[in-house]
Amino acid sequence: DTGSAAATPIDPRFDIAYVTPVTIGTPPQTLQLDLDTGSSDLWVFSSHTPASQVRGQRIYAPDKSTTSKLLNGHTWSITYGDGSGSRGNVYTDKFTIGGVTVKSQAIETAQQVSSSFTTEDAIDGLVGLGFSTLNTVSPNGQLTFFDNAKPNLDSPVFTADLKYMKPGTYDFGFIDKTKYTGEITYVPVETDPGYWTFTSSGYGVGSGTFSSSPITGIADTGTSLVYLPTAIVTAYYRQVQGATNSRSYGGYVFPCNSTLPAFVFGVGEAKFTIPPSYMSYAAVTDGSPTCFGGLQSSSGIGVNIWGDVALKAAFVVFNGEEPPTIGWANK
Ligand SMILES: CCCC[C@H](NC(=O)[C@H](Cc1ccccc1)NC(=O)N1CCOCC1)C(=O)N[C@@H](CC1CCCCC1)C(O)(O)C(F)(F)C(=O)NC
Repeated sequence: DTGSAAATPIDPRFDIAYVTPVTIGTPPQTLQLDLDTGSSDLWVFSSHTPASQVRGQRIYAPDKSTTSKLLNGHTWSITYGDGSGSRGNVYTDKFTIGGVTVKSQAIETAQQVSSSFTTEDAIDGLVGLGFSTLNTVSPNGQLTFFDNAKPNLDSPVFTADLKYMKPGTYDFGFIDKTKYTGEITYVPVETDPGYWTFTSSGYGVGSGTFSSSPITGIADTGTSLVYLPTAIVTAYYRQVQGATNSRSYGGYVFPCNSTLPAFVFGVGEAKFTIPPSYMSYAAVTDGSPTCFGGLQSSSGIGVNIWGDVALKAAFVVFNGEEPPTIGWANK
């Protein structure tokens, strides 16, 4: 098997998240889900989600699918880094992304979602693409779509080609040579506790010297920004006129008309440049002259996160062979 599906930004003003069309059940029900390498639960708004918590999202109705089966006595509950969360019951059903089908995928139906999910009408749920050890289904943990699909994929990989303010693609089972330039640099992945954790070889601010120092963090398609150690973040914003670490806005902000340096990060011997346009994430509120940075401090999180701001500067291969590795290429 191989497959390919669009990853479309949910907001035309800034890349807060990307959604991908999937089909569930028989006849197929189409939902727009956020493929998230930072978690391992596949959950959806459903006919079991209270109407008061659904605001425009598409829902999965297992009772309308002839191939759905309740996974008796199984429940799930998840809380994300931004404080959002959801919980509910579990079915199995036919699940397809970009032409790759898993005949019996655990579909976690929401009985409760937090307010930020209710207000985000463009996201109908998540497809966790982290390692299955992170799955929250109890009493028996379930496998991710990738783990279920892997044995039937031509190659046990998926790739992310996210783009700045336009649709990119997720490919399953193959590496599309037209999507990158030069060589792919592969580095080891630490699978404990279940994220795609790898170690970057260092960073540079603009045309400044490159600092070769290991930065261990997770490659996370479900996180909008890049979160790195405070020392790196202060070194970056020291080069930005009028930048301050705002308590009220919860991070580094600067005048939107400031000149921003690029941010360079290393993977092995390779270098990746996040352009200034990605580093100015968004105005703090529509029309404000104050902009929020695409690079923020990880000190409050406990893990460094290479989110979409970094991922869209590269072509990334999530290699599910044993042992797993992650590959980065310029594009
Ligand atoms: C600060 C540390 C990480 C925060 C990260 N969230 C984010 O990055 C959210 C994503 C979002 C998308 C759409 C609407 C609303 C929020 N964005 C966000 O906090 N911001 C605030 C800063 O400006 C940029 C947008 C996160 O929890 N990512 C989850 C997956 C998201 C959960 C919320 C819905 C969208 C997916 C994750 O799975 O990637 C995780 F690894 F971080 C995680 O929590 N794993 C358990």
